[in-house]
Amino acid sequence: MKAVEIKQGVFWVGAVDWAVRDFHGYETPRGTTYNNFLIMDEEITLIDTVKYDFADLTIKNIAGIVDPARIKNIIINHIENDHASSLDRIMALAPQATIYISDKGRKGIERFFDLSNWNVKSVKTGDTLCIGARTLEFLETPMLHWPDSMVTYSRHDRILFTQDAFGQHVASASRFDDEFEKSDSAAELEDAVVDYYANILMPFGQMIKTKIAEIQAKGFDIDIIAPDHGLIWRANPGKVLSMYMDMANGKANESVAIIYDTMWQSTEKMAVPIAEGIRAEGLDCRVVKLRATPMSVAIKEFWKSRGALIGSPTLNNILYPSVAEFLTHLRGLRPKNRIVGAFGSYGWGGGAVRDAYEEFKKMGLQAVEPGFQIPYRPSRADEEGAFEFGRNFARQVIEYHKGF
Ligand SMILES: Cc1cc2nc3c(=O)[nH]c(=O)nc-3n(C[C@H](O)[C@H](O)[C@H](O)COP(=O)(O)O)c2cc1C
Repeated sequence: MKAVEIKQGVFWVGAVDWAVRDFHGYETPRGTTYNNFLIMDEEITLIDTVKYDFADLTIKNIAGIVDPARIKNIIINHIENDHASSLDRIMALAPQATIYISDKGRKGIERFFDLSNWNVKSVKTGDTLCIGARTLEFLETPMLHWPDSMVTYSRHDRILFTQDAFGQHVASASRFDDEFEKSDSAAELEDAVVDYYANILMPFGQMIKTKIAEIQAKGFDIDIIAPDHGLIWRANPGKVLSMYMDMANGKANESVAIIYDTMWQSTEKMAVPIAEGIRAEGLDCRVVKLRATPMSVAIKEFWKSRGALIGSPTLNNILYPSVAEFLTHLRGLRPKNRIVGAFGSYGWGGGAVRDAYEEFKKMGLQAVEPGFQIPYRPSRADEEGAFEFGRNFARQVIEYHKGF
């Protein structure tokens, strides 16, 4: 897609990746974009680059506006491969440019590129760069979501360039939130924000709150939030800020996600009366079979609900592998403010439900015990037991939810 002026003199010069479906293991059913931005001021300034195989596209977009050799400054807000890996291609065209990057970012890109012939300047929170009419200000945001991460603010344009924060994996012909809400829907955009937050930012809620407070304390007036993926927030940047604050503060639906897998359908047959029991208490219930669902979608469904029930058969004394994988993935995301339980079918000694509770303990999640397990196929009586298990779990979710 061609460059788009997002505010006078500030251009989106990124690339749309329509085809990517597996983004470092994260399912991207709509693809994604790699956003980077060119500021046409006395000193022409590029903010971020794009994934290496899209370098030609961003160079073409830049060249449609100005000779890339005239780029004076390159700001790297985040060194992850999808934003910094075409830096060498840009530097080949603008070898005199100076790169502005956080100290940790500098140490990181040394692992990717030979910096000996490049001008590289480390910047920290509060540092500014005057590029003509504009003075850009840097704010480090370590662990949002890498140690090197920072954001750049242009007071002149009232634009906050936020690298991965507030982004979404959405490939679209639309560049802005309002355009996308028209061409697609507000609900789809919100879902993409939740999906991104759940899979990338879930561990960093506390830091998100601190950094949003810092942005407010600095008095950054914001007309536009320009992230490095997906739609640019120009109609309603406050919306994504408040969505982030809500999620960081533990907001979730008063509902339950049943996330399970099965070899011979016994655990699945348990899931149905459990879901009915949850419904009988008036809670919505989402049922997710792991091998039929991409991991990132299962994580998102977990995150959306206040409660989650994990179902697993026992295989060789332990959790079924897809369930173990899900729980390992979830543990890395350090979930909070969720209540959980486990169920499953076994043949002889069992072990899966026990292991699920071990995982819950490692994550520090509140768990409803005991779990519900039955040998082989559920009988009629077991189905009634499963229904009651679901009902009881829903009651506990309702109680727990009152704390939010
Ligand atoms: C290869 C294999 C290994 C199993 N290992 C165990 C085991 O170690 N302990 C146990 O209690 N059950 C074991 N089972 C039995 C299953 O847990 C049992 O068949 C259960 O009902 C399967 O639930 P599902 O229908 O939801 O897959 C094993 C089953 C298979 C196929």
